[in-house]
Amino acid sequence: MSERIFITGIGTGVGKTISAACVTEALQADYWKPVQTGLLEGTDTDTVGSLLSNNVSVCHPEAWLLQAPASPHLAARLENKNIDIDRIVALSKQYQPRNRALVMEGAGGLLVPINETLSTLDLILALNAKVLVVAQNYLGSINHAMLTARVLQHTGVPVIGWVFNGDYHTNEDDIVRWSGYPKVGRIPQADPVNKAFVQQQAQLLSASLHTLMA
Ligand SMILES: Nc1ncnc2c1ncn2[C@@H]1O[C@H](COP(=O)(O)OP(=O)(O)OP(=O)(O)O)[C@@H](O)[C@H]1O
Ligand SMILES: C[C@H](N)[C@H](N)CCCCCC(=O)O
Ligand SMILES: [Mg+2]
Repeated sequence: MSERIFITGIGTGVGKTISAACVTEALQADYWKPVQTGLLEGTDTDTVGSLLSNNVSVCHPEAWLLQAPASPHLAARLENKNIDIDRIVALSKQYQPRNRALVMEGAGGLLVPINETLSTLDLILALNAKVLVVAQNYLGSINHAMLTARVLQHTGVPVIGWVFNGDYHTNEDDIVRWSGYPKVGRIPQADPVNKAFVQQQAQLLSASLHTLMA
């Protein structure tokens, strides 16, 4: 399946990268982080690449690598650069495998500005991608998840479902019920996060991913 999947989250630091690694491994997809901000602690692309075991997936190079650990629009402004959505869309077509999925990861959450006028949501629409939303489990995640869900519903973006991150929390059930989006699965707290963990989670996610993307 040459699906285009965009992984967003209910915020930053919620587990998009670890989820992207598990989904990429489950689908033997390619991975791409079009815009990486903050380089001091390494990149999401390097993290995903270090967590994959299959010999099919390709991690494509970022279109923008920006120094500041900030929103893409701000990190680009600080370097006098402009992030061009048309270039991202063109590259996505170049990177899209013919018979496998392309998993793309955003920076932060759904309404993070990509440049001075367009948001991550505008990028998702331009990419014509289906969305997976990562929701970390914490007190307060219902509100953050529902804000994201309402915007996605309002704009009609096709949503595959939720990937919950962390040990089980009843918020998962409320978020599924109130949003109407299905649960793809949950990635438990890992110690450590390594290839074996990602392989195990990929196997657990695989069936529901294939069912919900059919
Ligand atoms: N289930 C988990 N088990 C253990 N560590 C986790 C888990 N989920 C996330 N982490 C850790 O929490 C930190 C943030 O997770 P991650 O980088 O996946 O967030 P993110 O949503 O991709 O952030 P960004 O918006 O910067 O891309 C990382 O150090 C990651 O290893
Ligand atoms: C620096 C780190 N890589 C994050 N992906 C950047 C997240 C930007 C969030 C912007 C915001 O919502 O305030
Ligand atoms: Mg990330």
